[in-house]
Amino acid sequence: MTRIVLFENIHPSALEVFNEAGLTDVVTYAAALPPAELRDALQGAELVGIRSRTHLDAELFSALPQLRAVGCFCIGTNQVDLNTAMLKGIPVFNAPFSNTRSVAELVLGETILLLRRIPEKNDRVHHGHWDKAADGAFEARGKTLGIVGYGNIGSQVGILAEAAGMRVVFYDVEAKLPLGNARACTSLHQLLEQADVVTLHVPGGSGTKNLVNAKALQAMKPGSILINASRGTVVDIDALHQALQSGHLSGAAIDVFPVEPKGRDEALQSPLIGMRNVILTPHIGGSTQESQENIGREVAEKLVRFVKSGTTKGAVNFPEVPYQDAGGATRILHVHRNVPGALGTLSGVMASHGLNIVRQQLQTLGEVGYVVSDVEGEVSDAVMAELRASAITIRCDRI
Ligand SMILES: NC(=O)C1=CN([C@@H]2O[C@H](COP(=O)(O)OP(=O)(O)OC[C@H]3O[C@@H](n4cnc5c(N)ncnc54)[C@H](O)[C@@H]3O)[C@@H](O)[C@H]2O)C=CC1
Ligand SMILES: O=C(O)C(=O)COP(=O)(O)O
Repeated sequence: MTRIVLFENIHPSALEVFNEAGLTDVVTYAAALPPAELRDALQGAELVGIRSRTHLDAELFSALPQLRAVGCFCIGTNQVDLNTAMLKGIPVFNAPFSNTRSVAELVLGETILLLRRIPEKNDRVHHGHWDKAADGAFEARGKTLGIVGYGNIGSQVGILAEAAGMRVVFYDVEAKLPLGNARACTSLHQLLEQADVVTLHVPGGSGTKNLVNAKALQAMKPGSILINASRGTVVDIDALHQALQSGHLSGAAIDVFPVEPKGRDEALQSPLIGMRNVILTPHIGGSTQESQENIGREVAEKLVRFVKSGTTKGAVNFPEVPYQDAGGATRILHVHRNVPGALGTLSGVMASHGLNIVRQQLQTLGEVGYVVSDVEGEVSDAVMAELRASAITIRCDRI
C-alpha cells in the first residue's frame, strides 16, 4: 500500500482523488512540522504533499530512501531542493495555475485600497476618529501599474488593472506577449521610475533575492506604492521600512516575508508592523476556497498518474515522460545517470532475461535519464534486482 503524507492543511479534494484511485493510506497534518518531526512523520512515506512552508532539503531526502514523488500543493517550489530530488530519482509536481486568479484579485483590491489610504482611514475610524478628507486619496483610473514578472499571475493582474482604467507596464527577464494595452519596459529601472503602483510577481530563489533593494526603492516615484505577494526574499524589508518611514513611498501591501511565522500562534516579527497605510497579510495571496480545492485535485491527480503510470508530465525538476496507456503490459520505470549507452544497458538486461519490449520512452534532463519500458508478460524479482544493481541505476520500479 502506497503511504501518502500530507502537510499544511491541504484541501480534502486531494484525499478524494487519492481514495478514488484506491490510495487509502493517507496521513494528514494541519501544519508544517520542524525538521526532526517532519523526518519522523515521513518514515515509510512514498508520496509527500506540502505547501509553501515545509522545507524538503538534501538531508531529509537522504533520510527517506523510499520516497518516490513530491507534490507541492502551490505554485512556488523554492522550498524543495529540486536538484537533490532529481538526482535521487524523485519528481516534484506543483499546481502552476490554480491559485493565480486569487493572487491577481487580491493585488487589484490592494491597489485600490492603498491608493485611497483605506488601511490608515479604517484604523482611524476604529480608534474613534472621523478624518473625512480627500488628501492623499486617488482613483486607480489613469494611474500606472508596474508589474515585475509578467508570468501567469502578473499578466492576469494587468488585465484586471486595465479593466479598472489603469495604464499597465511590465518588466520580465523573458520576452512576453503583452496582453491588452500593456507595454513592456526594457529595464526594471524604467518601470520603477514611471509606476504609481509596483507589484512583484517573480519567483523566489537566488536570482530575485533583494531585487527590490534600497536603490530600487529610491528609483520609485515619490508617493508610489509597493505590493509584494511573490516571495519575502524579493524585497529588502529594512530598506522598504526606511522608504515608508521617510514618506518616499505612500503605502505597501506585503503578503510574504523573509522569515514567516511557523504557525498560527506565532507573531510576525517585522519593522513594518503598525505602519500607516501598510497592509500586512499572512501569506494568503493564493488562499481561497476555489483555489485550494482546485489545487488539491490538480496535484493529487498528478501524483496518482505518476504512481499508476509513471508519467512525469508537469514535473518541475525531472525528465518529462508523457502519459501513455500501458495496454496490459508490465511497466518498468527506470531512473539512471545520464551517461552514453544507458538505454542499451537497460535494454540489454531485459533482453538477457527474454523480455520483449513493446514500447519504450526515454527523456533526459541534465544529469538524469528516465525510461518507461512496457514489456510483455511478468517481470521477475531477479530482473528487477539486476536492473537495480546496475552502476547507472538511480532507482527502478515496476508497475
Ligand atoms: N502569495 C501567495 O500566496 C502566492 C505567491 N506566489 C508566488 O508568485 C510567484 C509568481 O507566480 P507565477 O506568476 O505563477 O509564476 P510564473 O513563473 O508564471 O511567472 C514568473 C515570471 O517572473 C519572471 N522573472 C523571473 N525572474 C525575474 C526577474 N529577475 N525580473 C523580472 N522577471 C523575472 C519569469 O520570466 C516569469 O515570467 C511564484 O513563484 C510564487 O513564488 C504564487 C502563488 C501564491
Ligand atoms: O503557491 C504559492 O507559491 C504560494 O505562495 C501559496 O502558498 P501556500 O499554499 O498558501 O502555502
